[in-house]
Amino acid sequence: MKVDVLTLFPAMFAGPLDESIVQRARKTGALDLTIRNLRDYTHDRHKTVDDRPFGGGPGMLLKPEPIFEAVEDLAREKTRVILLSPSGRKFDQAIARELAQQEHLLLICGSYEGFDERIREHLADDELSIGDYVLTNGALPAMVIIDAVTRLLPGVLGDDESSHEESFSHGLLEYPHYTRPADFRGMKVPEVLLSGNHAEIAKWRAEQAKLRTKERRPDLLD
Ligand SMILES: Nc1nonc1C(=O)NCc1ccc(Cl)cc1
Repeated sequence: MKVDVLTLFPAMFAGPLDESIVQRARKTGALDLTIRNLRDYTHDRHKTVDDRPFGGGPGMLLKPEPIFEAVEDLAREKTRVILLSPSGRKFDQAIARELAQQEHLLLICGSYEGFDERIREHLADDELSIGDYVLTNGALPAMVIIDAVTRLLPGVLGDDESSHEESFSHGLLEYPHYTRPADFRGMKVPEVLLSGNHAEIAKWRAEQAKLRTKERRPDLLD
């Protein structure tokens, strides 16, 4: 999968995507990621990317020209152009699976007070939010989406790593996990997990996942 990110803050991407699973996916070629500076698509001396809103109001908006020019330069026939902003549909594991099927994603990081509406109307295929809170810009949302999607690409996760995806994809929260020691300062591991009775263990885990989901995320049970 090819992913291009359009951002005003390329330096923010150094680090999280150069480690662990995403780094491995980039090395094997499963993920071809390029972080692109929106200012490279300006032509004035000040590299202007934002301007005041017509009709007044606080803050600045991302101008249409640099973004239209960047998308027209980078997009191909199968590119999915995605705006990142609090106004988007809520990103979740189902959407991560949907995006993992795409050949090319072009993520446009929102910032300031938002985008000129013509970007939404005439350029974007989708708009996603990672949650109902206001961040400084779209860099962290882009990294969250890249992380979640990359893990779903073929060959990226080893067999013993993908268990995490499966359990969450059942739409339930994880059951409790324990490892050695069996008794830590008197805090004991549930007996069933030491019993070797795999049917009982599976039953206990299913019950715990459902109980935990009911307590913390009843919405997932609807
Ligand atoms: N939450 C989020 N999910 O995706 N992106 C965000 C986010 O806060 N982006 C920064 C931002 C904040 C305000 C405006 Cl108007 C536009 C973009």
